[in-house]
This record gives sequence, C-alpha cells and structure tokens, in this order.
Amino acid sequence: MSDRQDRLVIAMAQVNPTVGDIAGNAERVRAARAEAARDGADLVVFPELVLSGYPPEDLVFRSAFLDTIQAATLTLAGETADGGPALLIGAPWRFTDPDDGRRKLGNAALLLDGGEVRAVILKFLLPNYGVFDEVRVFSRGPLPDVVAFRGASLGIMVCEDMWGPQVAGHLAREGAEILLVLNGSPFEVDKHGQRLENARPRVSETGLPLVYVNQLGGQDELVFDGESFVVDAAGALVGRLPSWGEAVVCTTWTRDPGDPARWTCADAPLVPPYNQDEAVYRALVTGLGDYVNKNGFPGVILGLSGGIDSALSAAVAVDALGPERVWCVMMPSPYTSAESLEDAEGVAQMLGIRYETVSIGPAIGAFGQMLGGLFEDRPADITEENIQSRARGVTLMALSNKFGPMVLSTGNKSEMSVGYATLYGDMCGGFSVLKDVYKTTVNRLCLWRNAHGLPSGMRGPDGPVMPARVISKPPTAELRPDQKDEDSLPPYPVLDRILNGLIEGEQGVSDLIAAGHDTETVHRVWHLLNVAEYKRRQAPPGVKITLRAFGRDRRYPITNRFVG
Ligand SMILES: Nc1ncnc2c1ncn2[C@@H]1O[C@H](COP(=O)(O)OP(=O)(O)OC[C@H]2O[C@@H]([n+]3cccc(C(=O)O)c3)[C@H](O)[C@@H]2O)[C@@H](O)[C@H]1O
Ligand SMILES: Nc1ncnc2c1ncn2[C@@H]1O[C@H](COP(=O)(O)OP(=O)(O)OP(=O)(O)O)[C@@H](O)[C@H]1O
Ligand SMILES: NC(=O)CC[C@H](N)C(=O)O
Repeated sequence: MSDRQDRLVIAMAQVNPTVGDIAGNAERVRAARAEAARDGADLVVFPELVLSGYPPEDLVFRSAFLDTIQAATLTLAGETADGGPALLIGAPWRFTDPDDGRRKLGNAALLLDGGEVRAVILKFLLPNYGVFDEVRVFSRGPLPDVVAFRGASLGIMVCEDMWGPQVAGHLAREGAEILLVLNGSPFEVDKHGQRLENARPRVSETGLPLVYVNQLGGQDELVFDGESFVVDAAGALVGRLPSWGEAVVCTTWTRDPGDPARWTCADAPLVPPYNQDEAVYRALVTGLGDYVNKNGFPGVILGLSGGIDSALSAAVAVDALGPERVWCVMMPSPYTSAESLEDAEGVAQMLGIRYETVSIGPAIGAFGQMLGGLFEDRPADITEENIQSRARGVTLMALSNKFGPMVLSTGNKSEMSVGYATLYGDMCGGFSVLKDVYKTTVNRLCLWRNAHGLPSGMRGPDGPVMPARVISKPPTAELRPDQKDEDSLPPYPVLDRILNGLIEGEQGVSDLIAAGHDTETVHRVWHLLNVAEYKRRQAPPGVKITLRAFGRDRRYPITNRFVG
C-alpha cells in the first residue's frame, strides 16, 4: 500500500453497546467492520468506550474488567492483519503518565490496524458536571499526537475534548488534516443543537473538517440518540446519520489536488432531524426498551387507571416492546368512576394489550379491620388514600413476582418535583417512564402519538393509542370522591413554568416573582420541591430528557435547612 492515498473511505459506526458486555460489544464491532469492509472502508470509527459500554462507572475499578477489555482489544487488533479496514474504537486503557511516571487509567481511543494497536489517544478533557463523573474514574492523558493513517493525518478526540478549543487547536498545530471525534453524548432536548454549537467553533478555529460519531441506546437513566454528523472545513453540516437507530455509513473523502492537506467529504447522507416531540417520544421508547431488554425482562406490567400518565406509559411500552410484552391491570376502588373504567379498557383495546381487573376493595377492607383498633376514632385522611395506592403497588408487585414482568412506575416530572406521589404506592416499580417528562409535555406527546399513525420502528398500533377523552379530561388521582389534581396543585401549565424556572433554569424564587408569577404560588412550589427530595431518592430510575433530570443529574441534599 502506498504511503499517500488521495481517497479515504471513513465508516461511521453508530452502534448500541451494552455496559459490561465486552464480548457482545466486540462482536458488534466485528459485524460493523464486516459491513463497512463490503463498502470499501479504510477506517471504521466507533463511539466513545464502545468496548466497555458508556458510562462504565465504578466497573473500571475492577482489574478483571480492565484485563478482559485489554484482551478483547488485542484480539480485535490481531484481526485487522487481514488487510481490511482499520478500527478506531474506544475503551478504558491503562497508561503511564509521562509527567509523573505513574500507571493510570485513561478513557482512550485506540487505532487498530495491520494486526496491532497502532495508536492510543487519551481523553484530555474529562467531563465532571451534570450526569458525568469522569474525574472520579479516569485520569486525563497528555494532549494527543496526530496519527498518520494511510497517508492522512488524523486528529483524534474523545467527546468532551471537542467542547473546548484546546485539543483541536493543538491537533491543528501538529498538522492534523481531519478531526475524528468518538462520543458518548447523552440525549436531552436540543442536544443536537448544542453539539453543533461546539463542533462549528472547533472547525472555524482549525479550518479542519470534523467527523462526529455518537453511540445509540439506553443505559439506565441515560439514552443516546446517535445523530452522528459531519461538518466540512467551511463549517457546513454535510452529513447527518439517522437518530434513534443503529447505522454503519461510509463517507468518502478526497484530497484536494491543489492543497494536499485539505480533505473534502463527498457523499455522506443528510437525514433530517425529528421534531422535538417525536425526538422525546423516541427517547422514551429507546430508553425503556433497552432497560427492559438489556436487563432480561420478559415484559412489563402497569396499573392502568384511565388517566393520561398510565396511558402514555403503556403506549411507550407497547411501541418499545410490542403489545404481547405489556400487561396492564385496572384496580378499581369505590372512588373509581365509570369513565375511568371505560377509558382504561379503551386504552388497552387500542394498544391490543392484555387487560385484567383486580378490585382493591377487599384489601382496603382488610386494612380497615387490621388498623381500625389502633386508629381508634380518628377521621379518614390521607392515610386511607395512601393505603389505596399501596394496595395497587402490592398487587402489581405480586404479579411481577409470580409471572416475571417488571413493574412500570408512571409518575411524571411535575408530580415528582412536588412529591405528588405515594411512597411504596404508585411510586413502586423498576423503571419510571415519565420521570423526567413534565405533565404539559405528557399532554403534547399523547397528542403527537395519537396523530401520527405508526412512526417507523415502533411496535404499537398504526393509529391512535388512546381515546381522546384520556387527554382532554382533568387529571385526578381518584383517591377520594371528586378529587382533582388542581385541588392540591396549581394548574399544570402554571406549575410547569415555575418548575422549569426553578429546576432547568436554576432561577431563584425572587426571579420568578419578578417575572410575574404569583408570590404565594412560587413560594409553595419551591417549598414542595425542596421537601420532596427524600421521595425522589427512593424513586426508580427513568429516562433523562431534560437539562436537569432528577437522579444522577440534579442532586440536592435531603437534609437541608437552606430555603433561599
Ligand atoms: N425527609 C424525609 N425523609 C424520609 N421520610 C420522610 C421525610 N419526610 C417525610 N417522610 C415520610 O414520608 C411519608 C409520607 O409520604 P407518603 O406516604 O408518600 O405520603 P404523602 O406524601 O403524605 O401523600 C401522598 C401524596 O401523593 C398524592 N398522589 C398524587 C397522585 C397519585 C397518587 C397515588 O397514590 O396514586 C398520590 C396524594 O394525593 C398525596 O398528596 C411519611 O411516612 C413520612 O414520615
Ligand atoms: N384504578 C386504578 N387502576 C389501576 N391503576 C391505577 C388506578 N388508579 C391509579 N393507578 C395507578 O397509579 C398511578 C397514579 O395515578 P393516579 O390516577 O392516582 O394519578 P395520575 O398521576 O393522574 O396518573 P394517571 O394519569 O395515570 O391516572 C396511575 O398512573 C396508575 O398506574
Ligand atoms: N462523554 C462525554 O464526554 C460527554 C460530554 C459532552 N459534553 C456531551 O454531553 O456531549
């Protein structure tokens, strides 16, 4: 092979790894390489830490984990002796720090070519904010060297390295001709815009084109949308892979005959992005589907109340898993209206899922008898309301234990923000589909799904998924006669605007009052938000879609006397 090639085929492998499944991830790398080889690829670029899965968290503290990754890397490297495409993969990698001579662990990009590990590039900027804790588990490497590859000079960066000018600037000064970025960049609303806002300055500072490869799939609370892209040397978006699907796509690069250090990408696909509601809906489908499948559950079970939250949770589950893997249970109490019974049955019929009815009346009666003596003649209050919710939780958990499906929790972000949910009641479950979805967004997603036939890749019905009344009627917990959510909470559009300011915008109470919100309401919401932290810590995980998701993202102390 000549030293200098004037044409380079770079394959972008937007794949879905599983954390800890090193053999399975290596197999996925092999399959993508075989696919790219058929299309004449010289190099296949994978996401960040594709071999371990991202983020591997404290798994990297186990030497057996690192040894297995090293062995798999060397095996993959050996396979590149066949003269086929080289691999640019991501993996945790031990290195000796040139500054102090100590052995450390880096987040590496590894170029495997000609039967060996040809280059090790270590991530320089380790993200340590929001959902990222990389300083806890990795050490930064030195600024990376440019890698000579089949006559081209590659500037290789790992994810956060692109979010500041330092690494790209260094690579350009060292003679890089194309920037390649391996990413584990989780989805949130408008994340694609943020990624482009960080890629374009790197391109304009260096004058170099940039190839961005992101991973796909769900990992606990995080979900990765893929949406890999190519920006040319002038800053134009010239390639975008589909989001929410795996893809191995070859891009052809040609050297400018007049300026040999300049490369142009000829033929990348430019797939249009989804609108915001569709992107969020797909995030929930991918996040839930991967949680259930990667953890080996046969399916899911949930309480279907005839209300909007359980209807949307069921629709997402059906679109992710198919109707045969979703089981729902109506558990009426004396307060359950005929309308709720009709609507729950309507949802189940439209989704084509198994629907059972289990009355909680006998359980409520039994608790009345068991506790009546101790309660003496105290009036009924929230205690009895919560027993209803807990009776439903016990019922679902019993069915889960007996038959195997995982229980879905259905509370939304507005409710979780203000503690409007019952511990060990409607909060019980393994995964919370709407945990990071505000109630007003729940409404929009239902309208979107009902209006959009069968979106590609979904397993649900080709048409509406719930009766229109489920979306239009006022939300109620039905724990006492004629109860409505608005008896206890501000109307959801008002509540959500305040929560959005307090949580996503980290605004103060005074900022929101100055912006025109009612003083007493803002104070009450801020108080409810603070005192509900203990509940959120006991809540199941759910898919992060916003800037500040509860869980590993927004972390407040439970014991907290600062009221602001
Ligand atoms: N800082 C803290 N650390 C640890 N535990 C703490 C705590 N503060 C209170 N607690 C404990 O938490 C418990 C109170 O919480 P919990 O028992 O959940 O009960 P609670 O929050 O009082 O009531 C549940 C609320 O959820 C509403 N809701 C809305 C929608 C649906 C449903 C439904 O169930 O379907 C319910 C319901 O209307 C009511 O407002 C007490 O045992 C208290 O001691
Ligand atoms: N009668 C019921 N049968 C089955 N499950 C129920 C019933 N009532 C409540 N649940 C479960 O408890 C969750 C809490 O719902 P609840 O109706 O109390 O308030 P919500 O937050 O408005 O939810 P939804 O919009 O689903 O009704 C429901 O989403 C559902 O999973
Ligand atoms: N894995 C990473 O380094 C991710 C950090 C980056 N800022 C992102 O979200 O895209």
